[in-house]
Amino acid sequence: MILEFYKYQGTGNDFVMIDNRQKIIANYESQKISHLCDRRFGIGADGLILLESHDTMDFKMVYFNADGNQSSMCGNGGRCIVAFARFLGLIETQATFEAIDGAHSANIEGDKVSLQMQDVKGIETHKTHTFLDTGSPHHVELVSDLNRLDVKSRGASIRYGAPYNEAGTNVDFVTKNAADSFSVRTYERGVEDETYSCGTGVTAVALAMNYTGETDKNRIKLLTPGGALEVSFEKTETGYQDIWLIGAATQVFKGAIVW
Ligand SMILES: N[C@H](CCC[C@H](N)C(=O)O)C(=O)O
Repeated sequence: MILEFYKYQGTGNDFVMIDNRQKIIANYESQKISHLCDRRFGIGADGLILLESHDTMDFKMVYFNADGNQSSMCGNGGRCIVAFARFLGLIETQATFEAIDGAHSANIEGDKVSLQMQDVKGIETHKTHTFLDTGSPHHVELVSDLNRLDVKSRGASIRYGAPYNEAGTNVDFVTKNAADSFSVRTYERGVEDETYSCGTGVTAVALAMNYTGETDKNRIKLLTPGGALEVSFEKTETGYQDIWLIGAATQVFKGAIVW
């Protein structure tokens, strides 16, 4: 069967995007999905996203990491699927959709998408790092030599090491530029490599920097190898709410491939 797909990227985090409202992809075969994400034998992407119908919301998002397995929430993928939904004429400037971590609201103007993330509680502070879940788990660590860091090897040893082990975590390395600006490089679980940016990752960094007192701002710019993102939030007694991930999401090309 020939499968029509679109390629999207959100600050360099790239995805194969498929309109699956007719259930063309009926069962989610992880080996075939990881093949589509392979950068040599397939289309190449950090993940694959299916847009499916939903009874009460504009659509449903089903996300797979490049390893072909369904995973936790993808923030950049959430921004890209909103741009895709507008391209398909499903929405105009506002959207509500269901993802693996629940319902999300979003706004889109031009190529800029603002995605509301789930509230965050249960932030763990440790001597060397902060651990929190922003829809996906993140180990956030301040470093001094961000540009020279071997993110793949340092990230993998944290991701596979105790206490995360096989289930793992994403790993975000951070340096502070100013009270409202941090640079971030991320090792992504399920891609098992550095990605150019990670939406739940920069969200985790913004909240962790506020929670540990590195900043008292509640609107923060995050600079990643794939471009700049913004995160805004409101601190509560027990964590954070009204969390928004803001940045560009772009359609790169359309294609067709044997499925
Ligand atoms: N790799 C993540 C999911 C995708 C997160 C990332 N692409 C984002 O933009 O949030 C995980 O398995 O926890």
